[in-house]
Amino acid sequence: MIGHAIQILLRLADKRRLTIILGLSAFAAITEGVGFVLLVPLLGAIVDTSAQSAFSPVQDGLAALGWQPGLAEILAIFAGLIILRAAAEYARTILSLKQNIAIVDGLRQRAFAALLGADWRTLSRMRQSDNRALLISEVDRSAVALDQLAGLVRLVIGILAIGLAALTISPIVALAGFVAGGLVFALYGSLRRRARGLGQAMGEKYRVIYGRLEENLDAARVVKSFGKERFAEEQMIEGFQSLRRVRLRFAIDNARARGMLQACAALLVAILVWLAFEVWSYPALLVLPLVALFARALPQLGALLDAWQMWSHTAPAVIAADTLIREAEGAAEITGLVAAHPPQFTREIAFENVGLSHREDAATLQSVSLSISAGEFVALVGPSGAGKSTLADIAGGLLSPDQGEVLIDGVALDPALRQSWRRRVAYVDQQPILFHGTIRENLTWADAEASEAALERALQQASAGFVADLPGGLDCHVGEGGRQLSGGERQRIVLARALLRDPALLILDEATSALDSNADQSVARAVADLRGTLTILAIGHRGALTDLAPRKVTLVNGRIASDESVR
Ligand SMILES: Nc1ncnc2c1ncn2[C@@H]1O[C@H](COP(=O)(O)OP(=O)(O)OP(=O)(O)O)[C@@H](O)[C@H]1O
Repeated sequence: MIGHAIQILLRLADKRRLTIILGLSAFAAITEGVGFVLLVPLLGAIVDTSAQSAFSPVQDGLAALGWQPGLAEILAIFAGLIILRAAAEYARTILSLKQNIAIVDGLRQRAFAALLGADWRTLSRMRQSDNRALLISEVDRSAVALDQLAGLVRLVIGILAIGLAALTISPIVALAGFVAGGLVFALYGSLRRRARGLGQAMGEKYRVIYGRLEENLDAARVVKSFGKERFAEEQMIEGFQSLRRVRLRFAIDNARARGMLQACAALLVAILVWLAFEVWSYPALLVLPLVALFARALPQLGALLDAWQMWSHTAPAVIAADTLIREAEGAAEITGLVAAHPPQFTREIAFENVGLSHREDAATLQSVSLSISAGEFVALVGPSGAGKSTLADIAGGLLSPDQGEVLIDGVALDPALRQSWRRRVAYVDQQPILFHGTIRENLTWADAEASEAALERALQQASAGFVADLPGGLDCHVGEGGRQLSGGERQRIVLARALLRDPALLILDEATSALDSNADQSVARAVADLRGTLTILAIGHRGALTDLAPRKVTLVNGRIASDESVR
């Protein structure tokens, strides 16, 4: 799983930038290692213990080169190394940050695009609060995972450079240090596995919390009117508590690991110093740089274990985000060329033996054959669950039938045509969805180029004259989701927005069922007045809208039960 997460991140990374980052990390680590190695000649230059230098390959190497640096030379090299290291660290930090931002933004954008690009059947089955949790918290956790992975690589390079420096000073002590470090790392295996499991659990907890948060906030009116505030609160508390338990368990594991490492480290340094002085009779000239190296390496090892644990904990988020993207991209509807021009629809839209099943065990629509002429106003009625909305989704090009076909002016609505056909269809459903902003912004969302006259005309066609009396008129803010307007007002603005697209087919799916009879009548009259200018398919059980339609098609159990012209 960890390898899979690394593959995903590598796929998203800019390879050139990544190579430069790794090069800079290696350069910074090497300069640090060289600095430590230089401690030996530095101490030699300070205390002049050349007689003891035979122990160290550093002194041997310098002697072989015939270079005996003085104190000033060594200090100048030290200062130069520190400056170079600082410059490399600076460049690496900036580049890493840019890389991280690009990967995380890319992940979020790709997930968002993949979701919106997925076919309607897949998208409508997904739980959108899960998708939101993934897009927000899991992608944020992926950013943490990426930071940890970058830190891991940097720390490994740093520790290797320190190890190399130790090898140069004293191979035997360095090897002993490597073996001890490897043992500590192996001891952490079970903690890392646990961290991974907790990371997965955390993603699931976040999804539950997001789901409950959204459901309860969206349904705030129902929650309050049912007096279920306390129940909702308890649900949330329970969700947060279970998330807290996971986080706490991870923090406890982390603290335990850190404590264990400190104890192991103290023991290790004590044993190595004792061995160096007492068993191998090393001079202080070598032991002091080695102690300095260990003092530097141990916190690095601690940070490495921390980063590894944190990476194991957050890597599942990378996989979860990638899985969502793959699932959505796998259901992408752009499989071939999208037709540049939508069908004209000057004669008729015909359904020929159309069948569709949402579930394997039951057919939603069966052998539906129906023809609607351009300019007709048809009501599609029938009991709940009869398949009316499904048929409307097929007519609007959102769903493709499992059997049969849809023809527009005799041309089959294939995948290439379906998407361009959608540009000629406008939907208005039971939930009038308005965006946070002004009425003008909501209308021009449908057509950014719409002139003032076009906006006025659409409002008038939708019987939305009330807009002129609102403070600011078209520039009146509608509030979140249009809450500052009544249901009927919202619905008329949504209708105006739909008309602004100049659709060939207007689908009204229970568009007035949430309105009182006055608002219902007013919207229905506005729609009836549109007769002849476009084709209207109005779905409903009852109400003025379906009553005004001159033709009524009744759907029962996914089949057409009757098709009658009323007048
Ligand atoms: N995305 C979906 N996944 C699974 N089943 C679905 C989906 N959409 C609809 N269905 C099922 O298909 C059947 C027909 O649903 P549809 O919404 O088309 O009926 P309807 O006639 O519009 O109902 P209503 O009048 O209650 O809105 C129902 O049994 C419904 O549960």
